[in-house]
Amino acid sequence: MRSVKANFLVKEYINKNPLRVLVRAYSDEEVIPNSIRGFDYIRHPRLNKGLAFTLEERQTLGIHGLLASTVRTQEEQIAICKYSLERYGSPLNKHLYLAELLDTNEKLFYELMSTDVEKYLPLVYTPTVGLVCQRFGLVYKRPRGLFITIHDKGKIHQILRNWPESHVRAICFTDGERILGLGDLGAFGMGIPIGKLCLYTALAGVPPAHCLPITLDVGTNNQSLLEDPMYIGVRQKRVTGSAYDELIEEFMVACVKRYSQNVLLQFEDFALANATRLLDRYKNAYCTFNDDIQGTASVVVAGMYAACRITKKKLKENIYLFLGAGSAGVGIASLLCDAMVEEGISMEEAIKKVYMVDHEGLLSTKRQSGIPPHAVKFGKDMEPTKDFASLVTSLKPTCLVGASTVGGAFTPAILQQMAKNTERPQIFALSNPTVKAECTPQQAYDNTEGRCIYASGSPFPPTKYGGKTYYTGQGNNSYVFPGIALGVIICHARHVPDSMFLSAAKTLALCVTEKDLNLGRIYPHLNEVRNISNKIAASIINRAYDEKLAGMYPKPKDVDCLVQQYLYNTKYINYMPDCYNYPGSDSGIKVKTIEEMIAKSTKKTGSNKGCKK
Ligand SMILES: NC(=O)C1=CN([C@@H]2O[C@H](COP(=O)(O)OP(=O)(O)OC[C@H]3O[C@@H](n4cnc5c(N)ncnc54)[C@H](OP(=O)(O)O)[C@@H]3O)[C@@H](O)[C@H]2O)C=CC1
Ligand SMILES: CC(=O)C(=O)O
Ligand SMILES: [Mg+2]
Repeated sequence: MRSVKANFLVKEYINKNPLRVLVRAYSDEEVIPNSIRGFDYIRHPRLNKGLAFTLEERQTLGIHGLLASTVRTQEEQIAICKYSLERYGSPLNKHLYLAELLDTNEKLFYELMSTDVEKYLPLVYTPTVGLVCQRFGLVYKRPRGLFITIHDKGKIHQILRNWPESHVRAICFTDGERILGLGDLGAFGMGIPIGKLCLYTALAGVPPAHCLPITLDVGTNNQSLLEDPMYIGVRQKRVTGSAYDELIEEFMVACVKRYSQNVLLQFEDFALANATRLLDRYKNAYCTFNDDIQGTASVVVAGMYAACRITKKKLKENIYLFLGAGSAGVGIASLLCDAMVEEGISMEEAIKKVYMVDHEGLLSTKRQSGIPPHAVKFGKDMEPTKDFASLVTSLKPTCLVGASTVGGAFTPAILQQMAKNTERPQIFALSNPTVKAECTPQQAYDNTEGRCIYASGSPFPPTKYGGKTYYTGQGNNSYVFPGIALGVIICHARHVPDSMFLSAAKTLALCVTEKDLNLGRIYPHLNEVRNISNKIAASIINRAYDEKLAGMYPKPKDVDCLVQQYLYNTKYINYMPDCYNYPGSDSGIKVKTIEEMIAKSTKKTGSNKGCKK
């Protein structure tokens, strides 16, 4: 317990130092407003430490008595969180537990995530986030981002001022029209920018205070949502045309006005009709990118580079057939062609190696429906066909890419044909969430005699084939967009050109080890993603300087060090200067290990049956 001398020193400190002096001493992202007092330290998720406030802190901050007397370490709290989380059965309930943790104790949430990214990522991201969006009316509790509606025209800057953080460096925004492969979810799409920005912090270390999720609510064409009493968005059909474009324009201008010209604006889950069009309009005028087009391209090309080490072929020695010629498909195909050009062939030759199929069939110059403008360059002078399986036979692709939203589209017959086309067929089943995957890893291995190289957009459990267990990787843009954003934010990049996405792809591919390849994955283990994001960020910063796009001069001598200095720290802030922290201010109950602590506690409180939600 605390000594008399310690008590005296704390009192003396408080007398000499008004609270506002005490609380100002933290890093930029952790500046605490002077208005914060007493109970606010517990109420504010950014400041709260739960039972980890020391006795001195409790007395100094005016929260003594508001907490039970025990003082816990963050490590102990993590163990309790893990234990509590395990008791929830369904992924949605686990998600709700985690969301509540984030709403009450931010550092504890991110520290928990960092202990096992592979385990917790599916709960805050795909596939669970798809379910969260579908049930967003039930899940929605407190503001975790801004809703800007079509009726807010002329007031967007004012609305941005209502967001309580003034140092926002990155905004992820959607209009909710193409949420994963689930279609138009309108304002329920808010789960996506929240989830994506959560990954900025969890996977790359961008401070949460620098991130702002936004939904542009322009209505929805999803009739069942319009009739759903739980729907929380504007109940009208989507606004399109000039009214829509004017909203986007005002939004882009307002973001820059509010948060500076270097604020990063990430387009997410826009429908095809708007995605490429808006990216083309804004990419050279703002610091912006479209994750579904460019981030996806980067991660898939990284996987293709890694696959080259297995096939012993170059990218240009493959034939690629895409099911889905939308944002993701055409984004991947375009970056892939850039990568093949780097291998020494012309763009014309590269494009010849890529065949694409959409709802209307092969992108053929002869088809009646024409080719959508964003995909014209991939049109082939061939007879039109809607028969995807016959193309797998006639074109003999060595790599199949699925970004179609059609679950199960890669049938056993198609996969068996791929096994005939080449020794090591590459199968990318990228559509999300899990039910939309074009095939499962089990189907892919079963129908290719275990010879395929497989990646999916959503995670799958390990797969057994022929006595071997495969740990397939996740071809998901989450491997790259957090690191790219980190680099862009740190060097104040003016734009985010395609070349940065190719740099990120190469950096990611280099992180794939021989062990990964042997286990059946062309991506690194997810628990490595924090380090990988740092490497990607460094590559982005270097490229920004090479291309004279960085907004911070002179170029730092040590880019890796610059990245490290920026990163969010998931460990608790020590609110007391070191000299006022005393040993022995804990509960006095000495427990050897965390597991022992939980075992003791459960023994006393009995079984936990019936506690599951
Ligand atoms: N793994 C990852 O990191 C990522 C995965 N994705 C996933 O990829 C999927 C597609 O996303 P995105 O490209 O943005 O969506 P888009 O809506 O832009 O494109 C979908 C494409 O699929 C085509 N398509 C739809 N149905 C069929 C069909 N029955 N047969 C053939 N083609 C069809 C569409 O054709 P048409 O236009 O003619 O209707 C369109 O070309 C989603 O499920 C998304 O979750 C997206 C981004 C990243
Ligand atoms: C992963 C992603 O961005 C998508 O499925 O839309
Ligand atoms: Mg997306």
